[in-house]
Amino acid sequence: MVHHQNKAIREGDNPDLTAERVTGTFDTHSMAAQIYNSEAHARRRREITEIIAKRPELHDTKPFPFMTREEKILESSRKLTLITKHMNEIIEPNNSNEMFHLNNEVLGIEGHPMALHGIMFIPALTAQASEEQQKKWLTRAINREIVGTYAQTELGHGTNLQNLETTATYDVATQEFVLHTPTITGLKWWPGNLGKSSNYAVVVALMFIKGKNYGPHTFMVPLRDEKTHQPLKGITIGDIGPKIAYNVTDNGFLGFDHYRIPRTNLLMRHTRVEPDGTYVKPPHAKINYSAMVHVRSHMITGQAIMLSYALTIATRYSSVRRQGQIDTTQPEVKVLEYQTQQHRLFPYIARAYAFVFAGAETVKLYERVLEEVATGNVSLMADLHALTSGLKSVVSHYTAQGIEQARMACGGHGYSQASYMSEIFGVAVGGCTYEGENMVMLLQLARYLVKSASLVKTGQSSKLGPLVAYLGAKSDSTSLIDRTPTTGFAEYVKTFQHIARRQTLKAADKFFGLMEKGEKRPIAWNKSSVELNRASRLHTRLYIVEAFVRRVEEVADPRLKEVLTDLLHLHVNYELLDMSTYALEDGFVSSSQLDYVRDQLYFYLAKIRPNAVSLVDSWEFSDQELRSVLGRRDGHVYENLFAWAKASPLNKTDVLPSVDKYLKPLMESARASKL
Ligand SMILES: CCCCCCCCCCCCCCC/C=C/C(=O)SCCNC(=O)CCNC(=O)[C@H](O)C(C)(C)COP(=O)(O)OP(=O)(O)OC[C@H]1O[C@@H](n2cnc3c(N)ncnc32)[C@H](O)[C@@H]1OP(=O)(O)O
Ligand SMILES: Cc1cc2nc3c(=O)[nH]c(=O)nc-3n(C[C@H](O)[C@H](O)[C@H](O)COP(=O)(O)OP(=O)(O)OC[C@H]3O[C@@H](n4cnc5c(N)ncnc54)[C@H](O)[C@@H]3O)c2cc1C
Repeated sequence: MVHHQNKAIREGDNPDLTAERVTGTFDTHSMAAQIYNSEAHARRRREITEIIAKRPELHDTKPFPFMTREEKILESSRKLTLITKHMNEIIEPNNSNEMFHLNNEVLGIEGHPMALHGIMFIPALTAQASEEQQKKWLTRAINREIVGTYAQTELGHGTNLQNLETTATYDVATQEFVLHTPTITGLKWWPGNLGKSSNYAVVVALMFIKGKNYGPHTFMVPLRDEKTHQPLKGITIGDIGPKIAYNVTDNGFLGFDHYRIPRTNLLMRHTRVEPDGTYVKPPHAKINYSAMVHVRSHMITGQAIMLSYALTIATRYSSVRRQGQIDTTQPEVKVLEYQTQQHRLFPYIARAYAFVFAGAETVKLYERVLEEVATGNVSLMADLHALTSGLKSVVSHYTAQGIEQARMACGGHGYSQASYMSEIFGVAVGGCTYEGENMVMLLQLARYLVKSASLVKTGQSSKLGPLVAYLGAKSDSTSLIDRTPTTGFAEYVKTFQHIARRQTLKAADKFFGLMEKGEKRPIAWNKSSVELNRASRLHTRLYIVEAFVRRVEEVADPRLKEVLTDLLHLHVNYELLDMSTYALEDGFVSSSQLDYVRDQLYFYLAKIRPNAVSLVDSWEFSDQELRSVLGRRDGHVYENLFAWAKASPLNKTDVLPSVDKYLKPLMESARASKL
C-alpha cells in the first residue's frame, strides 16, 4: 500500500478528490498537530472520532435539517445523557479540549441543553465563587447534578451593563438579597439554556446596599425546583423562540418578583458584602466580567473551526464539481481550477490558519491571567481585555464573510441545507453579537489604543506594553516591500505596523483635537468612533499577522514550513491589498509596489492550488462533525444529494395533504369553470 502524505485518502473515494490528495506535499497528521497545538491533542481528537464512529447510538438519527426544533432538542438531550454516562470511556476527565471535540462530533454546533453550563456557568463559578461557595456549587455543577447558565443581557439592555434594570437589593434584617425585575425591558433575555434546561443561573444584577448602587455584580440563583424542575415561586421563565440558527439552545427570558436569595449567594471570591452591609471592593473593578473574557478568549478558536468547516466543504466540493472549460478543446474542469474560485477560498484558508494560531496565543494569555488574578495580580487584565475585544470582533466578522464566500463558491448546492452552510453561517455570525457587539468591543480596544497613543504623544513610549510597543517606533519613509532582497516577512510586518500606527495616531489626534476645540469627552469620542474602530481593526489584523509569523518561525518540519510559508505569503499580500487605501494614502506604499503585491498574490494562489485539499483535510473533521453532504470526505456528492433529497419528509408520500385539501380542489374548480 502506498503511504500518502494526505491521511484522508481511502480506496473507493471519488477519484477527482483522491487526485487532489495525492498532490499534497506535507503530512496532514503533522499539520493537524500544528492546528491543534500538539501532536498528542491531534492524536486524541482522531481517537475520539474513531470511538464515536463505532458507537451508532452517538450518531444523528437523521439529518438535523429534517428535524423540528423540538425533535432536535430531544435528540441532543438523548446524546448528551449518553456522553455524560460514558464520558470517561471517551475522553480524559476534565479535559476541556477533548470535551469540545466530543461535543462538536456528537452534539454539533447548534448547541445542546448544557452549552452555557460548560462555557460560562462553570467558568463564572471557578473564577468568581469563594472556596466555600465552590465546595457548595462547583462540584455539583461539574458532576452535572445541577445545570446552570449565565444570565446578564436584558430585553432592553445588553451592551450597557451599568444600566441593567434587574436589581439585587440587600436586606440587612434578613441578610438576603432581593432580586427584582421592575419592567418588561428588565427581563433577562437571550441567555443560552435559560428558557427550559437550566435550574440555576449566575445572574448579573445591579447591587444596591442601603440605597447606594454598587453596579453590576454576579449572584448564584436557583431558578427551578431541583426535583420537579418547576420554576420557583417569584420566577417567570421561558424560551425566547426560534433564532437565525443555534436553535437547539433554549435561549430564554427570566423575571424576578421580589425573589430572595441568601447574602452568601453573591459570588464572593473577589468582592464581599458583610452581614451588616459593609461592601468590600474587588482588586479590579471589572473582575466580575471574567466569564465574558473566558468566552471571548476561546471563541477565536471556535470561530476558526467554523470557518474551516465551510472551507473544507467548499474546497472538497470544488474538487469534484466540474463546470465549464478553461481550454475549450478539453473536458469540463473542476471549479477549483478557476482563479476566481481560488481567490474566493484560499485567502480564507490562510485566514483560518491565522485565526487558529492567534486563538492559541489568546488562550495561553487568558490562562496566565486567570492564574495571576487568582493570586490577586490584576496587572494584565487590561491587556487581555483589549486583545480579546479586538480579536473577537475581527475574527467573527471575517469568519462570517468567509463562510458566506464558501457557500457561494458551492453554487446552487451551497444554498441547500444539505451543504449545512446556512447553519454554520448562522451559528458563527452570532459571534459578531454575543460576548459584546463587535463595534462596541472594537471601541473597548480603541480606549486602550488611545491611552497608548497619548503615551507616544507625551514622549512616554517606553511605558508602552508589548502589544502596542510598535506605536512608539519610527517608520521608514516608505515601505521596502519589493525594494530589498529579503525573502522574509519583516517588510510586510513593518508596513502593517506603519498602517496601524498611522491610523491609531490619526484617530487619537481627531479625538484629542475635538476636545481641544471644546467638545465634551463622550461627544468627541462618538465623533471619532468610526476612525477609532478602523484603528482597532488594523491593530488587530497586525496582531494576527504577527501571530502567524511567530508560528511559522517555530515550525521545524521543512514540508510543513514550506506550505505554511506559502499560506503566510498569501495572507500578507491579500491583507495588504485589502487595506491598500491606508497603505496608499500617505504614499508609504506606491502603486507599483501594490502591483508587485498583486502578482505575489496570484503566484501564491497557484502555488497553494495542489495543497488546497490537504490544507483543509488537515483540520481532520469527520463526516459526522461536518454534517454536510457536499463536504463528504469521500467526495461522493451527487448520489448522496439524491439520497438526501429522497429522505426529505415531504417525500414520505407522493401526494401531500395540502394538495388534497387545497390544490386539487383549486385545479378542479378551475377546470370546471372552463367547461
Ligand atoms: C477548550 C476549547 C474551547 C473552545 C471553545 C469555543 C467557544 C465557542 C463559544 C461558543 C459560545 C456560544 C455561546 C454564546 C454565549 C454568549 C454569551 C453572552 O453573550 S453573555 C453576555 C455578554 N455581554 C457582553 O459582552 C456585554 C458587553 N458589554 C461589556 O462588556 C461592558 O458593558 C463594556 C465593556 C462595554 C463596558 O463596561 P462598563 O462596566 O460599563 O465599563 P466602563 O465604561 O465603566 O469602564 C470601561 C473600562 O473598563 C475596562 N474593562 C471593561 N471590561 C473589562 C474586562 N473584562 N477586563 C478588564 N477591563 C475591562 C475597559 O477597558 C475600560 O477601561 P479604561 O481604563 O477606563 O479605558
Ligand atoms: C446567539 C446569542 C447568544 C447569546 N447568549 C447570551 C447568554 O448566554 N447570556 C447573556 O447574558 N446574553 C447572551 N446574549 C446576548 C448578547 O450578549 C447581547 O445581545 C450582546 O452583548 C449585544 O447587546 P445588545 O443586544 O444589547 O445590543 P445593542 O447594544 O442594543 O446593540 C445594537 C446596536 O447599537 C450599537 N451600540 C450599542 N452601544 C453602543 C456604544 N456604546 N457605542 C457604539 N455603538 C453602540 C451596537 O454596535 C449595535 O449596532 C446572546 C446573544 C446571541 C445573539
